[in-house]
Amino acid sequence: MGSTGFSWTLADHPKLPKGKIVAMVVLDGWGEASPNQYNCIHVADTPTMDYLKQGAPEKWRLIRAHGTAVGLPTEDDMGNSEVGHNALGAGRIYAQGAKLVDLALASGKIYEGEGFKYIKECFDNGTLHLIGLLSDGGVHSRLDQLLLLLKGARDNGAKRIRVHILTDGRDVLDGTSVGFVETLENELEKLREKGVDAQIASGGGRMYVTMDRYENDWEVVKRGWDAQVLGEAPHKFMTAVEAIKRLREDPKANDQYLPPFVIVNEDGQAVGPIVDGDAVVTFNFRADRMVMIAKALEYEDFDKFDRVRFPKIRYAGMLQYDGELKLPSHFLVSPPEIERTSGEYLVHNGVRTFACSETVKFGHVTFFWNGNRSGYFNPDMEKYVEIPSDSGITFNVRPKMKAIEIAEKARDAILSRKFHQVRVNLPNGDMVGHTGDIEATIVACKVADDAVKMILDAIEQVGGIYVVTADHGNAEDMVKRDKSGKPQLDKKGTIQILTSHTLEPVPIAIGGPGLAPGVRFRNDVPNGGLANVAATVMNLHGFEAPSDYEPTLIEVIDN
Ligand SMILES: O=C(O)[C@@H](CO)OP(=O)(O)O
Ligand SMILES: [Mn+2]
Ligand SMILES: [Mn+2]
Repeated sequence: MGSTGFSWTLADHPKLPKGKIVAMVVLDGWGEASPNQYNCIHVADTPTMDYLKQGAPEKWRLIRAHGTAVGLPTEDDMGNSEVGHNALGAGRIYAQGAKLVDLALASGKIYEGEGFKYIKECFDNGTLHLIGLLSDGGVHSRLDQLLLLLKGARDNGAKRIRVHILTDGRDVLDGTSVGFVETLENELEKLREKGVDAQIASGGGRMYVTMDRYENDWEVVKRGWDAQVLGEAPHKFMTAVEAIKRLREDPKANDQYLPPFVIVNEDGQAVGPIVDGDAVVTFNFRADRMVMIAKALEYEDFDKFDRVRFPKIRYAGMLQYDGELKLPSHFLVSPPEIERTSGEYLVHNGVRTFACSETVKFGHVTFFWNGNRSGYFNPDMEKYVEIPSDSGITFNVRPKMKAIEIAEKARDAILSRKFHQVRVNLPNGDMVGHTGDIEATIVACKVADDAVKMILDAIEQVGGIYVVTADHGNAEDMVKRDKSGKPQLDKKGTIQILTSHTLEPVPIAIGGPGLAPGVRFRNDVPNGGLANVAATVMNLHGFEAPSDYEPTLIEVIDN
Protein backbone atom coordinates (compact mmCIF):
# COMPACT_ATOMS: atom_id res chain seq x y z
CA MET A 1 0.00 0.00 0.00
CA GLY A 2 1.32 3.42 -0.93
CA SER A 3 4.90 4.34 -1.66
CA THR A 4 6.13 3.34 1.80
CA GLY A 5 5.11 -0.23 1.15
CA PHE A 6 3.13 -0.30 4.36
CA SER A 7 0.53 -3.01 4.61
CA TRP A 8 -1.97 -3.93 7.30
CA THR A 9 -1.70 -7.56 6.32
CA LEU A 10 -0.06 -9.65 9.03
CA ALA A 11 2.05 -12.66 8.17
CA ASP A 12 0.63 -16.04 9.04
CA HIS A 13 2.03 -17.59 12.16
CA PRO A 14 4.09 -20.58 11.01
CA LYS A 15 2.60 -22.92 13.59
CA LEU A 16 -0.57 -21.50 15.09
CA PRO A 17 -3.98 -21.76 13.47
CA LYS A 18 -6.44 -18.97 12.73
CA GLY A 19 -10.07 -18.79 13.71
CA LYS A 20 -9.83 -19.72 17.39
CA ILE A 21 -11.99 -17.80 19.81
CA VAL A 22 -9.70 -15.95 22.19
CA ALA A 23 -10.98 -14.49 25.47
CA MET A 24 -8.83 -11.60 26.62
CA VAL A 25 -9.58 -10.90 30.26
CA VAL A 26 -8.06 -7.91 32.05
CA LEU A 27 -8.46 -7.89 35.81
CA ASP A 28 -8.18 -4.25 36.78
CA GLY A 29 -5.92 -3.57 39.74
CA TRP A 30 -4.79 -7.19 40.28
CA GLY A 31 -1.10 -7.48 41.08
CA GLU A 32 1.03 -10.22 42.57
CA ALA A 33 2.42 -9.62 46.05
CA SER A 34 3.47 -11.63 49.05
CA PRO A 35 0.58 -13.28 50.86
CA ASN A 36 -0.46 -11.45 54.01
CA GLN A 37 -3.55 -9.98 55.62
CA TYR A 38 -3.40 -6.79 53.51
CA ASN A 39 -3.28 -8.75 50.29
CA CYS A 40 -7.00 -8.95 49.51
CA ILE A 41 -6.44 -11.24 46.55
CA HIS A 42 -4.65 -13.68 48.83
CA VAL A 43 -7.26 -13.44 51.58
CA ALA A 44 -10.18 -13.79 49.17
CA ASP A 45 -11.33 -17.16 47.93
CA THR A 46 -10.06 -17.13 44.32
CA PRO A 47 -9.98 -20.76 43.13
CA THR A 48 -9.88 -19.89 39.44
CA MET A 49 -6.89 -17.60 39.64
CA ASP A 50 -5.21 -20.05 42.03
CA TYR A 51 -5.75 -22.80 39.50
CA LEU A 52 -4.25 -20.71 36.71
CA LYS A 53 -1.20 -20.02 38.82
CA GLN A 54 -0.49 -23.72 39.03
CA GLY A 55 0.27 -23.56 35.31
CA ALA A 56 3.55 -21.75 36.04
CA PRO A 57 6.00 -21.43 34.44
CA GLU A 58 4.69 -22.63 31.08
CA LYS A 59 1.15 -21.24 31.23
CA TRP A 60 1.40 -18.64 33.99
CA ARG A 61 3.99 -15.99 34.68
CA LEU A 62 4.41 -12.44 35.93
CA ILE A 63 4.88 -9.38 33.73
CA ARG A 64 5.87 -5.83 34.51
CA ALA A 65 3.14 -3.23 34.70
CA HIS A 66 4.73 -0.07 36.08
CA GLY A 67 7.50 2.45 35.45
CA THR A 68 9.47 2.35 32.23
CA ALA A 69 7.81 -0.90 31.14
CA VAL A 70 4.71 1.19 30.41
CA GLY A 71 6.41 4.44 29.35
CA LEU A 72 6.40 6.25 32.69
CA PRO A 73 9.29 8.48 33.77
CA THR A 74 10.80 6.31 36.53
CA GLU A 75 10.61 2.93 38.22
CA ASP A 76 8.96 4.67 41.16
CA ASP A 77 5.88 5.35 39.05
CA MET A 78 3.07 2.93 39.76
CA GLY A 79 1.13 1.54 36.86
CA ASN A 80 -2.29 2.81 35.90
CA SER A 81 -5.11 1.94 33.56
CA GLU A 82 -4.27 4.42 30.83
CA VAL A 83 -0.66 3.40 30.34
CA GLY A 84 -1.48 -0.24 31.09
CA HIS A 85 -4.22 -0.63 28.51
CA ASN A 86 -2.29 1.49 26.00
CA ALA A 87 0.61 -0.96 26.31
CA LEU A 88 -1.65 -4.02 26.18
CA GLY A 89 -3.40 -2.80 23.05
CA ALA A 90 -0.51 -1.15 21.23
CA GLY A 91 2.19 -3.76 21.79
CA ARG A 92 4.88 -1.12 22.08
CA ILE A 93 6.07 1.17 24.86
CA TYR A 94 5.37 4.84 24.27
CA ALA A 95 6.72 7.70 26.35
CA GLN A 96 3.51 8.60 28.13
CA GLY A 97 1.96 11.95 29.06
CA ALA A 98 3.79 12.25 32.38
CA LYS A 99 7.13 11.93 30.66
CA LEU A 100 6.26 14.07 27.64
CA VAL A 101 5.17 16.91 29.92
CA ASP A 102 8.38 16.56 31.96
CA LEU A 103 10.43 16.90 28.78
CA ALA A 104 8.44 19.84 27.42
CA LEU A 105 8.74 21.71 30.71
CA ALA A 106 12.44 20.95 31.14
CA SER A 107 13.31 22.11 27.63
CA GLY A 108 10.94 25.06 27.73
CA LYS A 109 9.39 23.84 24.47
CA ILE A 110 5.99 23.90 26.09
CA TYR A 111 6.07 27.72 25.93
CA GLU A 112 6.91 27.75 22.23
CA GLY A 113 4.08 25.46 21.22
CA GLU A 114 0.85 26.42 19.51
CA GLY A 115 -1.23 25.72 22.61
CA PHE A 116 0.66 28.02 24.92
CA LYS A 117 0.80 30.78 22.32
CA TYR A 118 -2.95 30.48 21.94
CA ILE A 119 -3.73 30.96 25.64
CA LYS A 120 -1.04 33.59 26.06
CA GLU A 121 -3.15 35.97 23.97
CA CYS A 122 -5.35 36.37 27.05
CA PHE A 123 -2.56 37.21 29.51
CA ASP A 124 -2.70 40.99 29.07
CA ASN A 125 -6.38 41.45 29.80
CA GLY A 126 -7.65 38.18 31.19
CA THR A 127 -7.01 35.65 33.91
CA LEU A 128 -5.20 32.35 33.43
CA HIS A 129 -7.14 29.54 35.12
CA LEU A 130 -5.44 26.23 35.86
CA ILE A 131 -7.75 23.32 36.65
CA GLY A 132 -6.55 19.87 37.67
CA LEU A 133 -5.64 17.22 40.20
CA LEU A 134 -3.40 18.45 43.01
CA SER A 135 -1.24 15.43 43.69
CA ASP A 136 2.16 13.94 43.20
CA GLY A 137 0.67 10.55 42.30
CA GLY A 138 1.84 10.85 38.72
CA VAL A 139 -1.23 9.05 37.38
CA HIS A 140 -3.26 12.03 36.17
CA SER A 141 -1.04 14.98 37.01
CA ARG A 142 1.94 16.02 39.09
CA LEU A 143 2.28 18.92 41.48
CA ASP A 144 5.87 19.66 40.43
CA GLN A 145 4.66 20.10 36.85
CA LEU A 146 1.96 22.52 38.00
CA LEU A 147 4.53 24.56 39.92
CA LEU A 148 6.82 24.76 36.88
CA LEU A 149 3.89 25.76 34.71
CA LEU A 150 2.92 28.52 37.13
CA LYS A 151 6.42 29.91 37.05
CA GLY A 152 6.58 29.61 33.27
CA ALA A 153 3.25 31.37 32.90
CA ARG A 154 4.53 34.26 34.96
CA ASP A 155 7.77 34.45 32.96
CA ASN A 156 5.62 34.56 29.85
CA GLY A 157 3.49 37.44 31.01
CA ALA A 158 0.57 36.02 33.00
CA LYS A 159 -0.60 38.75 35.39
CA ARG A 160 -3.57 37.16 37.04
CA ILE A 161 -3.72 33.43 37.80
CA ARG A 162 -6.40 31.33 39.47
CA VAL A 163 -5.91 27.69 40.37
CA HIS A 164 -8.90 25.38 40.68
CA ILE A 165 -7.77 22.38 42.65
CA LEU A 166 -9.12 18.84 42.79
CA THR A 167 -8.00 16.90 45.84
CA ASP A 168 -6.72 13.35 45.41
CA GLY A 169 -6.48 10.66 48.11
CA ARG A 170 -6.71 7.96 45.42
CA ASP A 171 -3.22 7.98 43.88
CA VAL A 172 -1.77 9.19 47.19
CA LEU A 173 -2.66 8.64 50.83
CA ASP A 174 -5.93 10.08 52.05
CA GLY A 175 -5.32 13.28 54.01
CA THR A 176 -2.30 14.41 52.00
CA SER A 177 -4.30 17.13 50.24
CA VAL A 178 -3.60 19.71 52.95
CA GLY A 179 0.13 19.36 52.44
CA PHE A 180 -0.19 19.75 48.69
CA VAL A 181 -2.29 22.88 49.14
CA GLU A 182 0.29 24.33 51.51
CA THR A 183 3.03 23.71 48.96
CA LEU A 184 0.94 25.35 46.26
CA GLU A 185 0.11 28.32 48.52
CA ASN A 186 3.83 28.90 49.13
CA GLU A 187 4.46 29.09 45.41
CA LEU A 188 1.49 31.38 44.86
CA GLU A 189 2.83 33.62 47.61
CA LYS A 190 6.14 33.84 45.75
CA LEU A 191 4.26 34.82 42.60
CA ARG A 192 2.36 37.49 44.50
CA GLU A 193 5.64 38.90 45.79
CA LYS A 194 6.65 39.23 42.16
CA GLY A 195 3.51 41.18 41.36
CA VAL A 196 1.30 38.41 39.97
CA ASP A 197 -2.23 38.30 41.34
CA ALA A 198 -2.24 34.56 41.99
CA GLN A 199 -4.70 32.61 44.14
CA ILE A 200 -6.53 29.34 44.57
CA ALA A 201 -10.11 29.97 43.46
CA SER A 202 -12.04 26.77 44.02
CA GLY A 203 -11.74 23.12 44.88
CA GLY A 204 -13.35 19.78 45.53
CA GLY A 205 -12.58 16.05 45.71
CA ARG A 206 -11.70 14.42 42.40
CA MET A 207 -14.38 11.72 42.58
CA TYR A 208 -17.15 14.17 43.43
CA VAL A 209 -16.06 17.21 41.47
CA THR A 210 -15.03 17.38 37.78
CA MET A 211 -13.08 14.13 37.26
CA ASP A 212 -15.80 11.72 36.18
CA ARG A 213 -15.08 9.58 33.12
CA TYR A 214 -16.84 7.88 30.25
CA GLU A 215 -19.95 9.98 30.94
CA ASN A 216 -20.85 7.99 34.03
CA ASP A 217 -22.30 10.97 35.89
CA TRP A 218 -22.41 14.48 34.44
CA GLU A 219 -23.44 15.86 37.84
CA VAL A 220 -19.81 15.45 38.87
CA VAL A 221 -18.67 17.75 36.09
CA LYS A 222 -21.50 20.17 36.76
CA ARG A 223 -20.46 20.58 40.40
CA GLY A 224 -17.03 21.56 39.16
CA TRP A 225 -18.42 23.89 36.51
CA ASP A 226 -20.54 25.72 39.06
CA ALA A 227 -17.54 26.29 41.32
CA GLN A 228 -14.87 26.94 38.71
CA VAL A 229 -16.81 28.87 36.08
CA LEU A 230 -19.77 30.35 37.92
CA GLY A 231 -18.02 30.80 41.25
CA GLU A 232 -20.86 29.07 43.06
CA ALA A 233 -20.60 26.26 45.60
CA PRO A 234 -22.33 25.19 48.82
CA HIS A 235 -19.16 25.90 50.81
CA LYS A 236 -17.28 29.20 50.86
CA PHE A 237 -13.97 29.82 52.56
CA MET A 238 -11.30 32.51 52.60
CA THR A 239 -8.45 30.04 51.98
CA ALA A 240 -8.13 26.55 50.54
CA VAL A 241 -6.22 25.24 53.55
CA GLU A 242 -9.10 26.28 55.77
CA ALA A 243 -11.58 24.76 53.31
CA ILE A 244 -9.94 21.37 53.35
CA LYS A 245 -9.32 21.28 57.09
CA ARG A 246 -12.90 22.25 57.84
CA LEU A 247 -14.50 19.97 55.27
CA ARG A 248 -12.41 17.05 56.50
CA GLU A 249 -13.77 17.51 60.04
CA ASP A 250 -16.84 15.60 58.90
CA PRO A 251 -15.97 12.03 60.00
CA LYS A 252 -17.17 10.64 56.68
CA ALA A 253 -15.12 13.08 54.61
CA ASN A 254 -12.09 12.08 52.59
CA ASP A 255 -9.93 13.74 49.96
CA GLN A 256 -11.46 11.84 47.04
CA TYR A 257 -14.99 13.01 47.79
CA LEU A 258 -14.65 16.49 49.31
CA PRO A 259 -17.63 18.67 48.36
CA PRO A 260 -17.06 21.61 46.03
CA PHE A 261 -16.00 24.91 47.54
CA VAL A 262 -15.12 28.38 46.33
CA ILE A 263 -12.68 30.85 47.78
CA VAL A 264 -14.25 34.22 48.51
CA ASN A 265 -12.92 37.65 49.46
CA GLU A 266 -13.96 39.73 52.49
CA ASP A 267 -17.13 40.76 50.69
CA GLY A 268 -18.09 37.15 50.09
CA GLN A 269 -17.38 37.37 46.36
CA ALA A 270 -15.82 34.40 44.59
CA VAL A 271 -12.22 35.32 43.78
CA GLY A 272 -11.95 33.53 40.48
CA PRO A 273 -14.96 32.71 38.32
CA ILE A 274 -14.10 32.13 34.67
CA VAL A 275 -15.28 34.97 32.44
CA ASP A 276 -15.05 36.17 28.84
CA GLY A 277 -11.49 36.85 27.76
CA ASP A 278 -9.89 34.39 30.21
CA ALA A 279 -7.56 31.52 29.41
CA VAL A 280 -8.12 28.05 30.85
CA VAL A 281 -5.70 25.14 31.05
CA THR A 282 -6.63 21.72 32.38
CA PHE A 283 -3.25 20.57 33.64
CA ASN A 284 -3.85 16.81 33.93
CA PHE A 285 -1.93 14.85 31.34
CA ARG A 286 -4.10 11.75 31.59
CA ALA A 287 -7.06 11.65 29.26
CA ASP A 288 -10.03 9.74 30.63
CA ARG A 289 -11.06 12.02 33.44
CA MET A 290 -10.49 15.22 31.44
CA VAL A 291 -12.62 14.44 28.40
CA MET A 292 -15.91 15.45 29.99
CA ILE A 293 -14.74 18.81 31.33
CA ALA A 294 -13.00 19.43 28.00
CA LYS A 295 -16.33 18.99 26.23
CA ALA A 296 -18.01 21.41 28.63
CA LEU A 297 -15.27 24.00 28.15
CA GLU A 298 -14.96 23.63 24.39
CA TYR A 299 -18.23 22.66 22.78
CA GLU A 300 -20.56 25.43 21.65
CA ASP A 301 -23.41 22.93 21.46
CA PHE A 302 -23.62 21.13 24.74
CA ASP A 303 -26.63 19.67 26.50
CA LYS A 304 -25.24 17.51 29.29
CA PHE A 305 -26.11 20.08 31.94
CA ASP A 306 -27.09 23.71 32.04
CA ARG A 307 -23.88 25.69 31.94
CA VAL A 308 -25.81 28.90 32.74
CA ARG A 309 -22.95 30.88 31.24
CA PHE A 310 -20.62 29.74 28.45
CA PRO A 311 -17.75 32.19 28.68
CA LYS A 312 -15.72 33.08 25.59
CA ILE A 313 -12.37 31.73 26.66
CA ARG A 314 -9.21 30.33 25.16
CA TYR A 315 -8.95 26.77 26.42
CA ALA A 316 -6.06 24.34 26.13
CA GLY A 317 -5.53 20.91 27.63
CA MET A 318 -2.16 19.85 28.96
CA LEU A 319 -2.47 17.21 26.24
CA GLN A 320 -5.01 16.48 23.58
CA TYR A 321 -7.16 13.97 25.40
CA ASP A 322 -9.02 12.28 22.55
CA GLY A 323 -7.25 11.70 19.25
CA GLU A 324 -10.40 10.84 17.32
CA LEU A 325 -12.51 13.74 18.56
CA LYS A 326 -9.44 16.02 18.43
CA LEU A 327 -10.43 17.20 21.88
CA PRO A 328 -9.45 19.70 23.03
CA SER A 329 -8.41 21.40 19.83
CA HIS A 330 -5.64 23.31 21.61
CA PHE A 331 -3.10 21.63 23.88
CA LEU A 332 0.27 22.41 25.43
CA VAL A 333 2.02 19.09 24.78
CA SER A 334 1.41 16.64 21.97
CA PRO A 335 0.22 13.26 23.23
CA PRO A 336 2.09 10.06 22.35
CA GLU A 337 1.23 9.09 18.81
CA ILE A 338 -0.04 5.63 19.45
CA GLU A 339 -0.74 4.15 16.05
CA ARG A 340 -1.10 0.76 14.40
CA THR A 341 -2.55 -0.78 17.55
CA SER A 342 -3.26 -4.51 17.69
CA GLY A 343 -6.99 -3.80 17.52
CA GLU A 344 -6.62 -1.98 14.23
CA TYR A 345 -4.36 -4.66 12.76
CA LEU A 346 -6.63 -7.49 13.78
CA VAL A 347 -9.68 -5.82 12.27
CA HIS A 348 -7.78 -5.48 9.00
CA ASN A 349 -6.94 -9.17 9.17
CA GLY A 350 -10.47 -10.42 9.58
CA VAL A 351 -10.55 -10.83 13.36
CA ARG A 352 -13.98 -9.98 14.73
CA THR A 353 -13.85 -8.38 18.13
CA PHE A 354 -16.24 -8.00 21.02
CA ALA A 355 -15.26 -5.72 23.91
CA CYS A 356 -17.18 -5.13 27.11
CA SER A 357 -16.95 -3.60 30.54
CA GLU A 358 -19.09 -1.47 32.77
CA THR A 359 -19.06 2.29 32.37
CA VAL A 360 -16.23 3.09 34.76
CA LYS A 361 -13.87 0.83 32.81
CA PHE A 362 -15.58 0.71 29.42
CA GLY A 363 -13.12 3.11 27.82
CA HIS A 364 -10.23 1.04 29.14
CA VAL A 365 -10.90 -1.89 26.79
CA THR A 366 -11.95 0.38 23.93
CA PHE A 367 -10.53 3.93 24.07
CA PHE A 368 -7.25 3.19 25.92
CA TRP A 369 -6.87 -0.19 24.22
CA ASN A 370 -7.08 1.54 20.85
CA GLY A 371 -4.49 4.21 21.67
CA ASN A 372 -6.76 6.89 23.18
CA ARG A 373 -9.07 6.81 20.23
CA SER A 374 -12.83 6.66 20.57
CA GLY A 375 -15.14 4.70 18.30
CA TYR A 376 -14.74 1.64 16.13
CA PHE A 377 -12.10 0.97 13.50
CA ASN A 378 -14.70 -0.94 11.54
CA PRO A 379 -18.22 -1.25 12.96
CA ASP A 380 -18.87 -4.32 10.82
CA MET A 381 -16.06 -6.17 12.55
CA GLU A 382 -16.38 -4.91 16.11
CA LYS A 383 -18.99 -4.69 18.81
CA TYR A 384 -18.42 -2.74 22.02
CA VAL A 385 -20.90 -3.18 24.86
CA GLU A 386 -21.07 -0.91 27.88
CA ILE A 387 -22.92 -2.02 30.98
CA PRO A 388 -24.04 1.02 32.99
CA SER A 389 -22.14 1.33 36.27
CA ASP A 390 -23.82 2.20 39.52
CA SER A 391 -23.43 5.91 40.02
CA GLY A 392 -23.65 8.07 43.09
CA ILE A 393 -22.14 5.39 45.37
CA THR A 394 -18.66 4.41 46.41
CA PHE A 395 -17.97 0.91 45.23
CA ASN A 396 -17.28 -0.58 48.65
CA VAL A 397 -21.05 -0.39 49.08
CA ARG A 398 -21.57 -2.69 46.09
CA PRO A 399 -18.23 -4.45 45.61
CA LYS A 400 -19.62 -6.98 43.17
CA MET A 401 -20.13 -4.12 40.75
CA LYS A 402 -21.18 -5.50 37.33
CA ALA A 403 -18.60 -8.27 37.14
CA ILE A 404 -21.12 -11.03 36.65
CA GLU A 405 -23.05 -9.03 34.04
CA ILE A 406 -19.80 -8.41 32.15
CA ALA A 407 -18.96 -12.11 32.31
CA GLU A 408 -22.45 -12.99 31.07
CA LYS A 409 -22.05 -10.70 28.08
CA ALA A 410 -18.63 -12.20 27.38
CA ARG A 411 -20.02 -15.72 27.74
CA ASP A 412 -22.86 -14.98 25.33
CA ALA A 413 -20.46 -13.40 22.84
CA ILE A 414 -18.19 -16.44 23.06
CA LEU A 415 -21.01 -18.95 22.73
CA SER A 416 -22.48 -17.04 19.78
CA ARG A 417 -19.25 -17.85 17.91
CA LYS A 418 -19.62 -14.55 16.10
CA PHE A 419 -16.35 -13.11 17.41
CA HIS A 420 -12.74 -14.22 17.40
CA GLN A 421 -11.68 -11.99 20.24
CA VAL A 422 -13.81 -11.34 23.30
CA ARG A 423 -12.16 -8.73 25.47
CA VAL A 424 -13.30 -7.59 28.90
CA ASN A 425 -12.13 -5.57 31.84
CA LEU A 426 -13.23 -6.73 35.29
CA PRO A 427 -13.05 -3.61 37.47
CA ASN A 428 -13.56 -4.91 40.99
CA GLY A 429 -10.05 -5.25 42.41
CA ASP A 430 -9.24 -1.75 41.32
CA MET A 431 -12.40 0.23 41.94
CA VAL A 432 -13.07 -1.29 45.33
CA GLY A 433 -9.37 -1.27 46.19
CA HIS A 434 -9.38 2.50 45.72
CA THR A 435 -11.96 2.87 48.48
CA GLY A 436 -9.48 1.48 50.99
CA ASP A 437 -12.17 -0.82 52.41
CA ILE A 438 -10.38 -4.12 52.97
CA GLU A 439 -13.46 -6.24 53.69
CA ALA A 440 -15.20 -4.97 50.56
CA THR A 441 -12.07 -5.48 48.45
CA ILE A 442 -11.94 -9.13 49.51
CA VAL A 443 -15.53 -9.53 48.26
CA ALA A 444 -14.52 -7.69 45.08
CA CYS A 445 -11.65 -10.09 44.40
CA LYS A 446 -13.84 -13.12 44.90
CA VAL A 447 -16.47 -11.92 42.46
CA ALA A 448 -13.82 -11.04 39.87
CA ASP A 449 -12.57 -14.61 40.21
CA ASP A 450 -16.12 -15.93 39.75
CA ALA A 451 -16.41 -13.84 36.59
CA VAL A 452 -13.16 -15.25 35.21
CA LYS A 453 -14.51 -18.73 35.85
CA MET A 454 -17.64 -18.02 33.81
CA ILE A 455 -15.58 -16.82 30.88
CA LEU A 456 -13.20 -19.77 31.06
CA ASP A 457 -16.16 -22.17 31.12
CA ALA A 458 -17.52 -20.61 27.94
CA ILE A 459 -14.11 -20.88 26.29
CA GLU A 460 -14.05 -24.54 27.27
CA GLN A 461 -17.37 -25.10 25.49
CA VAL A 462 -16.27 -23.57 22.19
CA GLY A 463 -12.77 -25.01 22.16
CA GLY A 464 -11.23 -21.57 22.51
CA ILE A 465 -8.21 -19.98 24.13
CA TYR A 466 -8.00 -17.67 27.11
CA VAL A 467 -5.53 -15.00 28.14
CA VAL A 468 -6.05 -13.70 31.66
CA THR A 469 -3.96 -10.78 32.85
CA ALA A 470 -4.20 -7.44 34.65
CA ASP A 471 -3.26 -3.82 33.99
CA HIS A 472 -1.49 -2.93 37.27
CA GLY A 473 -1.63 -3.74 40.95
CA ASN A 474 -4.03 -2.44 43.57
CA ALA A 475 -6.00 -5.01 45.61
CA GLU A 476 -2.94 -7.12 46.42
CA ASP A 477 -1.61 -4.53 48.82
CA MET A 478 -3.81 -2.26 50.87
CA VAL A 479 -1.31 -0.83 53.33
CA LYS A 480 1.36 1.81 53.07
CA ARG A 481 4.73 0.23 53.76
CA ASP A 482 8.10 1.52 54.84
CA LYS A 483 11.25 0.78 52.85
CA SER A 484 11.69 -2.58 54.51
CA GLY A 485 8.15 -3.57 53.55
CA LYS A 486 6.63 -3.30 57.01
CA PRO A 487 3.22 -1.62 57.38
CA GLN A 488 3.69 2.04 58.24
CA LEU A 489 1.92 3.34 61.32
CA ASP A 490 0.67 6.88 61.73
CA LYS A 491 1.15 8.99 64.87
CA LYS A 492 -1.71 7.21 66.60
CA GLY A 493 -0.19 3.82 65.86
CA THR A 494 -2.78 2.79 63.29
CA ILE A 495 -1.88 1.44 59.88
CA GLN A 496 -2.17 3.71 56.88
CA ILE A 497 -4.51 2.35 54.26
CA LEU A 498 -3.18 2.37 50.72
CA THR A 499 -5.90 3.40 48.29
CA SER A 500 -3.57 3.69 45.31
CA HIS A 501 -2.15 1.37 42.69
CA THR A 502 1.14 -0.37 43.37
CA LEU A 503 4.48 -1.14 41.74
CA GLU A 504 3.79 -4.87 41.66
CA PRO A 505 3.95 -7.07 38.58
CA VAL A 506 0.78 -8.70 37.31
CA PRO A 507 0.03 -12.30 36.36
CA ILE A 508 -0.66 -13.53 32.87
CA ALA A 509 -2.14 -16.96 32.19
CA ILE A 510 -2.88 -18.74 28.92
CA GLY A 511 -4.83 -21.89 28.28
CA GLY A 512 -8.03 -23.40 26.98
CA PRO A 513 -8.77 -26.38 24.74
CA GLY A 514 -7.94 -24.37 21.62
CA LEU A 515 -4.39 -23.65 22.71
CA ALA A 516 -2.16 -25.63 20.41
CA PRO A 517 -0.08 -28.29 22.11
CA GLY A 518 3.45 -27.10 22.62
CA VAL A 519 2.53 -23.47 23.28
CA ARG A 520 4.23 -22.19 26.40
CA PHE A 521 5.76 -19.05 27.80
CA ARG A 522 9.29 -18.48 26.61
CA ASN A 523 11.92 -18.14 29.28
CA ASP A 524 14.05 -15.67 27.34
CA VAL A 525 11.82 -12.62 27.95
CA PRO A 526 12.37 -12.33 31.70
CA ASN A 527 11.59 -8.62 31.76
CA GLY A 528 8.42 -8.99 29.73
CA GLY A 529 5.73 -6.45 30.44
CA LEU A 530 2.25 -5.48 29.38
CA ALA A 531 3.50 -4.35 25.98
CA ASN A 532 4.52 -7.94 25.17
CA VAL A 533 0.92 -9.12 25.40
CA ALA A 534 -0.27 -7.75 22.04
CA ALA A 535 2.17 -9.84 20.00
CA THR A 536 1.25 -12.84 22.14
CA VAL A 537 -2.45 -12.39 21.40
CA MET A 538 -1.79 -11.86 17.69
CA ASN A 539 0.02 -15.20 17.68
CA LEU A 540 -2.94 -16.87 19.36
CA HIS A 541 -5.12 -15.51 16.54
CA GLY A 542 -2.73 -17.20 14.09
CA PHE A 543 -0.64 -14.20 13.05
CA GLU A 544 2.89 -12.96 13.43
CA ALA A 545 3.08 -9.59 15.10
CA PRO A 546 4.55 -6.62 13.23
CA SER A 547 8.32 -6.52 13.57
CA ASP A 548 8.39 -3.36 15.68
CA TYR A 549 6.08 -4.81 18.34
CA GLU A 550 7.56 -5.92 21.64
CA PRO A 551 8.33 -9.64 21.37
CA THR A 552 5.75 -12.30 22.02
CA LEU A 553 5.77 -14.07 25.35
CA ILE A 554 5.08 -17.47 23.85
CA GLU A 555 6.83 -20.11 21.79
CA VAL A 556 5.59 -23.32 20.22
CA ILE A 557 7.73 -26.34 20.84
CA ASP A 558 7.35 -29.42 18.69
CA ASN A 559 6.20 -32.38 20.67
O1 LIG B 1 -9.44 5.97 38.96
C1 LIG B 1 -8.48 6.41 38.29
O2 LIG B 1 -8.55 7.40 37.56
C2 LIG B 1 -7.14 5.72 38.39
C3 LIG B 1 -6.48 6.15 39.65
O3 LIG B 1 -6.22 7.51 39.63
O4 LIG B 1 -7.32 4.33 38.34
P1 LIG B 1 -7.18 3.52 36.96
O5 LIG B 1 -5.85 3.88 36.38
O6 LIG B 1 -7.24 2.07 37.39
O7 LIG B 1 -8.31 3.90 36.10
MN1 LIG C 1 -6.66 0.00 36.03
MN1 LIG D 1 -7.33 2.40 39.53
